[in-house]
Amino acid sequence: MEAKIANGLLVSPRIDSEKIARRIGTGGSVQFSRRFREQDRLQVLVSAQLQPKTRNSNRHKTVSLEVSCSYKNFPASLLESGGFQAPFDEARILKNKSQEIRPYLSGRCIYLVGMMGSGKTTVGKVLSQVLGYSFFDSDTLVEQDVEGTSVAEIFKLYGEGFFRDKETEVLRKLSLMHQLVVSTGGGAVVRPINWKYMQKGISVWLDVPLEDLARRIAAVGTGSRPLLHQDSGDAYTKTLTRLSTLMEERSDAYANANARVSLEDIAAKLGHRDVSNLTPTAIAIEALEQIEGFLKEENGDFGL
Ligand SMILES: Nc1ncnc2c1ncn2[C@@H]1O[C@H](COP(=O)(O)OP(=O)(O)OP(=O)(O)O)[C@@H](O)[C@H]1O
Ligand SMILES: O=C(O)C1=C[C@@H](O)[C@@H](O)[C@H](O)C1
Repeated sequence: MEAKIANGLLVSPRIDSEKIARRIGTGGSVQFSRRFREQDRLQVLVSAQLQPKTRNSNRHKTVSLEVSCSYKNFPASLLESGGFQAPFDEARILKNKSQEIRPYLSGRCIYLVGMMGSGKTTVGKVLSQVLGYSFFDSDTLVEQDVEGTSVAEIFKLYGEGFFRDKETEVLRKLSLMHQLVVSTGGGAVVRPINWKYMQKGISVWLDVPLEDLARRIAAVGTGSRPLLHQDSGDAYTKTLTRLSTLMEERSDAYANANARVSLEDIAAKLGHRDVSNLTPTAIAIEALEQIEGFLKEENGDFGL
């Protein structure tokens, strides 16, 4: 039997129905619990209802099982939030962490870098909110600068070089400001001049497995992403191939960032089997932890 728990964690409690039968005879119910990973207080409760034997079921007794799961005393029903709502504990951890490190940021901007679809906008908004910073998306600022023309149209009408110049100009202007979280364009890392501007703040690389990026991007379509767009063929496979090529060209550039947030590392820490159920809040917490690590390295341990 496999029970699906909020956040995609899977447990497989093994149940010895014979033992249940011996204890409760031919009817009634029994409850028992297993504790997984004690420190996380993940609890699985299994209630078993034995059906009395019928003429047709003389070899097997029927056991109907109800499984309920809780995590840190929150029932699974609450945790299965749908969308991106953070479980209460995550929100509290995020708030505490942001309050801890905010004074040490000294108002410096946070630049999120990473491949298309890596969640820079989604996570950036969470970070800006909790830090009380303003949020900007550099692609949106370029679009506004070209009279509301979309990035895809800018590529088509004026070419990539024109877009890159605009992007650099946007980053230059942002570098004069404070208390911003900036979601940068996926290719902003390739121009060294852009790093000169981003180094005024703290840069954070959202490192997401390419398969997950391809899945996310294929789900919404490639229309708004000119470097990935294709008119035909399997969207997932084509996107993955293209992302792999771009990643080969860019991985060293992304690694220039002051801090790296690896979704695979977060999933491993939280005991998730893959990264697809990590909430933006969990990712934002890791971003703040990595920023904290960078600040400590930069200034020596500041007593946290
Ligand atoms: N943690 C997450 N888990 C699953 N899907 C996510 C997660 N974060 C973002 N997404 C989804 O991935 C897609 C891309 O997210 P988002 O726009 O935040 O990325 P981005 O890095 O800003 O992309 P781009 O640079 O292409 O604008 C969106 O559809 C978003 O809902
Ligand atoms: O990875 C890239 O090169 C790009 C990413 C997007 O954010 C946009 O900046 C544009 O589509 C180019």
